[in-house]
Amino acid sequence: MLIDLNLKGKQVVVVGGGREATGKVELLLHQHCQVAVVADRISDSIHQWEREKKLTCTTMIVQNGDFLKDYENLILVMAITDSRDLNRTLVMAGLKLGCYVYAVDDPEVSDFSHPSVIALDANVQVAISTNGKSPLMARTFRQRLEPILRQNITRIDLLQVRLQARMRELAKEQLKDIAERKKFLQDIMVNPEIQSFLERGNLQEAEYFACQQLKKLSK
Ligand SMILES: C[C@@]1(CC(=O)O)C2=NC(=C\c3[nH]c(c(CCC(=O)O)c3CC(=O)O)Cc3[nH]c(c(CC(=O)O)c3CCC(=O)O)/C=C3\N/C(=C\2)[C@@H](CCC(=O)O)[C@]3(C)CC(=O)O)/[C@H]1CCC(=O)O
Ligand SMILES: NC(=O)c1ccc[n+]([C@@H]2O[C@H](COP(=O)([O-])OP(=O)(O)OC[C@H]3O[C@@H](n4cnc5c(N)ncnc54)[C@H](O)[C@@H]3O)[C@@H](O)[C@H]2O)c1
Repeated sequence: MLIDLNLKGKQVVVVGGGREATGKVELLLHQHCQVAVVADRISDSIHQWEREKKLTCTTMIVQNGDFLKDYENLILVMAITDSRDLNRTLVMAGLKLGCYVYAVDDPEVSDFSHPSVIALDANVQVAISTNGKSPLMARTFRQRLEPILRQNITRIDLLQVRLQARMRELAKEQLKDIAERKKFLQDIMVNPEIQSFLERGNLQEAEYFACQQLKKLSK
């Protein structure tokens, strides 16, 4: 099952600081969570993020998962070392603490896996999974699909998503009936004036126009 994890405000510990850990840490940085990296070798990129105060690093040789107890609000343990035994030990320790767990070399014991992701912008992502059968093919599909998606989901569509997000919040406050809210959002989506504001990249004007429409309905 593909799900979108909400890690906002939570603590995540990543054990490992190599190539695989660096890729996963980069994804975590977009999740508004606290990231702690623990490893005896830590990549330059991770050190750079530490200097930018985006995460914390601890350089040490990990023998077991005892140190995990020291983290408050810990929700996720990611075991991303090149030692299969250590990854397993960390997964067991994480489970004992009631955390979600992930081992880079063991989909069987992990609570989730990573699909191949096409991020069209900060809001819209397309994920491709082969259910663990072939990561290489997931990557190949991503490379094949990315140009097609970028052709079909335009800059205007992505602006429409941002407009919809804003208007949806306001509609939830101001229109009591769900059917009425849905109709309002659909009307905005196809409204020619709004389209033309978005074509010119003018999200502010589009929002102002949509607010006027909402005002008429909520009277
Ligand atoms: C999609 C992607 C996302 C990402 O990692 O962010 C991803 N793997 C990618 C690439 C890739 N990984 C590997 C190769 C070498 C060729 C090959 O093995 O096929 C390549 C290809 C390459 O590097 O080009 C090796 C590998 N992968 C796993 C193991 C462990 C194992 O299977 O036991 C081993 C070691 C196997 C061994 O020891 O031989 C396991 C997993 N890898 C997954 C995801 C999850 C399933 C997702 C799915 O199938 O849909 C899953 C189950 C768990 C997880 O990692 O979350 C990313 C492409 C990103 C992109 O470019 O778009
Ligand atoms: N899921 C995937 O898509 C995928 C893809 C490629 C490889 N892998 C697996 O991921 C593993 C890691 O790959 P990598 O390229 O990141 O390796 P790497 O050698 O670049 O990094 C290994 C990291 O583990 C740390 N480490 C190992 N033992 C430690 C210990 N006792 N205490 C603290 N830190 C320790 C090292 O300091 C280093 O930071 C591989 O062994 C392979 O099994 C998975």
